Amino acid sequence: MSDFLALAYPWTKSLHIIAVISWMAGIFYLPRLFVYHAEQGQNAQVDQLFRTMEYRLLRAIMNPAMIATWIFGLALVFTPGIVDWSFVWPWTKAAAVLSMTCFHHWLGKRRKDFERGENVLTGRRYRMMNEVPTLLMMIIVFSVVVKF
Ligand code: HEM
Repeated sequence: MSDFLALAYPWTKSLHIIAVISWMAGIFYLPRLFVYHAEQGQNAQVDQLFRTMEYRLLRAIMNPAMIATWIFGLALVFTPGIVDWSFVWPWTKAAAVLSMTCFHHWLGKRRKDFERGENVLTGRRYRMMNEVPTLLMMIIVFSVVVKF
């Protein structure tokens, strides 16, 4: 198994990065949809359009992309010689990736609030929450590239 993972390493890493790009695209866009939904969603037709867009973005893109990121990311963790847990970077990356996953689930819960017509957060609040994945992404990229 370790031989196979070592051989597949460039492919696994490429697939990991492709999945990450798709996941991040959704994780940055969904809170923006929530901003406009919270501010313009009083009109029934507009409300329905946002619900459909949010549902499709989460189900068709973000959920599969997050699962693929985890699968290929864990395959990289088990590839021999890639992660040395005596360094700091694997720990900062793990903490940021777990936080990103929690943020994803928080977005899923807010989508259900909109679905039920029970959203209580303002557009300004969603704008502020949009900074969370930006910060986490910076921690992750510095961790995997600088490898401190
Ligand atoms: C979901 C769980 C994740 C796990 C288990 C994981 C694990 C890993 C591992 C072990 C590597 C290999 C590092 C190397 O080759 O030296 C890697 C590479 C990488 N990861 Fe992740 N990762 C995850 C999520 C993410 C996320 C969310 C992002 C971006 C926001 C990300 C961005 C990257 C990038 C850009 C690389 C390539 C770095 C390089 O050039 O070597 N990863 N990941």
